[in-house]
Amino acid sequence: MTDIKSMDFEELKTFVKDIGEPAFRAKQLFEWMHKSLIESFDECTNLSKEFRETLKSQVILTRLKTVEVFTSKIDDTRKYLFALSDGNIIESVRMKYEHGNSVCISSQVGCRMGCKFCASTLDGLVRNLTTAEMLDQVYSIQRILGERVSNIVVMGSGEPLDNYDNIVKFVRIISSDMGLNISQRNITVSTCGIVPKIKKLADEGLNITLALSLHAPNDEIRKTIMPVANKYALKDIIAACDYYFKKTGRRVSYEYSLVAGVNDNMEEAKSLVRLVNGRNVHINLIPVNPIKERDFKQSDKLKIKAFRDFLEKKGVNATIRREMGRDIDGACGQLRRRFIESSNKSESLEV
Ligand SMILES: C[S@@+](CC[C@H](N)C(=O)[O-])C[C@H]1O[C@@H](n2cnc3c(N)ncnc32)[C@H](O)[C@@H]1O
Ligand code: SF4
Repeated sequence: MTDIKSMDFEELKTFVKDIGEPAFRAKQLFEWMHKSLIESFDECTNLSKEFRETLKSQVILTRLKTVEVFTSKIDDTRKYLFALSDGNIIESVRMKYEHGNSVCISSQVGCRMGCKFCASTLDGLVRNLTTAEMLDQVYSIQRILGERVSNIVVMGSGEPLDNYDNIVKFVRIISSDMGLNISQRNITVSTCGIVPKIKKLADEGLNITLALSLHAPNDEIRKTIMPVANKYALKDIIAACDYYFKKTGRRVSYEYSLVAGVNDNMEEAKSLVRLVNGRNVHINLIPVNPIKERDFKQSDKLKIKAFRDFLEKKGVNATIRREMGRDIDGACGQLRRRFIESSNKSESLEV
C-alpha cells in the first residue's frame, strides 16, 4: 500500500491525478495530514465518504503508537517511546525552552556508524525511518502536548545523512505553510561528517542549521572514537562545512562531547582553536553521557569549564550544553535499549 504521509506535495498531486480526483484534493489532503494532523481519514469532513473509503483501501496513513512517556521532574523534559508498525521502537524527546517546545527526533532505527560512546549504534542499523515516521514523531508529540512545536533537532538515534532523501523530504514537508510551517531556521540536522552528503545538503536550497559531531580536534583521536573518521578526513569535513556556510549563510554548529582523558585536555583545546582557525562557528561542549556497555567517563566539571574558558579566551564561541531531563535517562538511544531489554518482547509487541 502507498505511504501517503511520506509524499511531498508534488507526489501527492500526481497521486490524486492518477486516481482520477480533481487537483484541489491534493492541497486538502496535504493540509489534513500535515496541518490538522489527522489520525484517520474519517476526520476529513470535506471529503466525500466514497473518497475516504477509496483512500482507506489504497493507502497507509502512518501513525506511531505511544508506548511510554517519561517526564522529568527537574525541567519537564519528556522522553517518548514510540512503536512503529513493524514493532520496532524509537525514542524522541521534547525539551521546553522559553522560546517554545523543541523536539529531538530519531532518523533511523539504530545506526551503522559505530561511534564508541553512543548507545544508538550498539546493535547496528536496523532500518531507515520513512519520512512519515519522522514527521509523526513531531505530530504525535504536538497532539499529546496540545502545544505547538516550534523547533526541531535531528539528534536522536541514527545518522540523518545516511537517510538523505527522507530527511530532506521531512524538512520540506514540516516547514511547508500547508503543514506545521516550522521555520527552517528552527531546524537543526546533526551529522557525524559524511562529506558528500554535507555538500549535497548545502546545494538543496534549504535554510536549516547543520551541526557537525566533531568530538576531536584531529583525525588521530577522532579515529579512536568515531569509525567514520577512517573514511573522511577532518580537513575534508571542515571544508564541506565551510562550503555549507558559504552556500547557506548558516553558521555551522560543532558538537564536542567531552570524554575524560580522551579529548578533554588543554592540548586538545589548543588543537581545536587551531582547527577552527577564526571561522564563524559555534562549539557546543557536551559532557558525555556514560553508557553501561562502554567504559567512557564524563569529564570533570572544572575541566569542562576550563576547556570552555580557554576557547572563549581565544575568541572561539563556545557553550557548555545544559543537560536536559537528567533524572529520566541519559544518553540518546539508552531509553529504547532499556525498554527492549526489560520487556524483552519487542518482536511480539502488538501495534
Ligand atoms: C545521537 S547523534 C544523532 C545525529 C548524528 N548521527 C550525529 O552523530 O551527529 C546526536 C549527537 O549525540 C551525541 N551523542 C551520542 N551519544 C552520546 C553520549 N553518550 N553522550 C553525549 N553525546 C552523545 C552524538 O555525538 C551527536 O553529537
Ligand atoms: S553518534 Fe550519531 S553517527 Fe554516531 S553512532 Fe550515534 S547516532 Fe550514529
